Amino acid sequence: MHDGSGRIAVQNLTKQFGAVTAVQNLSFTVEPGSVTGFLGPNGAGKTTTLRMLLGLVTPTAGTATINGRPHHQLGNPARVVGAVLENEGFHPKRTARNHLRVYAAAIGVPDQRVDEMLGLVGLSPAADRKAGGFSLGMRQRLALATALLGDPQVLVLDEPSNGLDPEGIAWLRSFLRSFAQQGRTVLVSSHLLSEVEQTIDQVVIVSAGMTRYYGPLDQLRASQRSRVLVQPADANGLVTALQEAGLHQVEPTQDGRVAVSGATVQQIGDIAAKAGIAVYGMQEEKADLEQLFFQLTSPQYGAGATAYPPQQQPYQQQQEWNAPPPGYQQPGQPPQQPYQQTPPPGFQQQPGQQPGQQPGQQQGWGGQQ
Ligand SMILES: Nc1ncnc2c1ncn2[C@@H]1O[C@H](COP(=O)(O)OP(=O)(O)OP(=O)(O)O)[C@@H](O)[C@H]1O
Repeated sequence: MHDGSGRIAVQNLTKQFGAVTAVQNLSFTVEPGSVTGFLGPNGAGKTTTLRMLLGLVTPTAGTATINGRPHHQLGNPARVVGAVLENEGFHPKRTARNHLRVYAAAIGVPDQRVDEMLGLVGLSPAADRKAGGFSLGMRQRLALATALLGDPQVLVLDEPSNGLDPEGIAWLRSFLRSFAQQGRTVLVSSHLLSEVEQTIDQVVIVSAGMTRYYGPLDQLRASQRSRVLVQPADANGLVTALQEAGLHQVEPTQDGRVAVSGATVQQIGDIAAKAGIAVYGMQEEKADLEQLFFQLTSPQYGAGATAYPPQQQPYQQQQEWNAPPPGYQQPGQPPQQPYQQTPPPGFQQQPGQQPGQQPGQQQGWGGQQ
């Protein structure tokens, strides 16, 4: 039997498709009570990993377990883990309600739960429409309703925001958070950090099938270092004055400015004034999380790659002042900072929440697409 912990554990997981190594020695843990983002660029190996976790693809090496067991040993898996995968297939001639009824019967869940789940995901008005005519967003909702039928402890979602309208995305966000606050486990994949940033508290970043970082999102945020760009009358003089004042992360830039890390605008201004060096301007810069994400995943593309969105700074320009965060994993090395083994804050069941009650049942997705 499984251990009932709600923990997902991926250990040294590898999947080889012929000459293609989709996943390479991947290791991470997802604890209950949290929403964990599984992030990486296209082709990073996210879907393959999730499919191995769900018993749909056989690993070449390593293990992927839920509650300490591989998927095929979970007994009634729909009661343990619900999943929404990409390109979910529905019988096109079957109505949403009938689709759910067939599935409910297969897993031994009463029909009443079908209508509850349709209401939960905002599909009640479309319950008797055929799934073949559904929009992408409606299919995502139907897939989520299917995943939730068995009242699972663990939810695994592959790019669930695809096709959802802004209202649907906001609803999904609050649903996942309240689901996790009940002490359940959520693993959600995305290729866009910005898409899940407000939802997740833990993050696993992969590229080229390998873990680049895993740990709390707050820790990743805290690792972002800001720098101040100073425009002085005498750049060499300012560098010397700053170094004499004990600042060591000081570098002249090619355009005659001085880049300073580890000091405030006020400290730099005071040191310049004391040294009698005129300062014509100062600009504080902070790398955003998205840039850090590109930096962490850039090994998949190599130097000079075109995979960055045009508005992003290339990795090389960021690298000089944006050191890898504490959980950064060098390719081929084990993670520096393993995922915390203790449940994070918010693990407790919400006050007034009945065991087994679905979070946010009164809520809906609002307008239909
Ligand atoms: N059945 C398969 N046969 C051969 N190669 C595969 C198969 N499934 C995946 N791959 C390859 O494995 C690599 C990882 O693919 P995967 O779909 O897991 O990435 P992903 O991170 O989910 O990407 P995306 O964000 O685009 O969905 C890719 O190079 C892909 O072409």
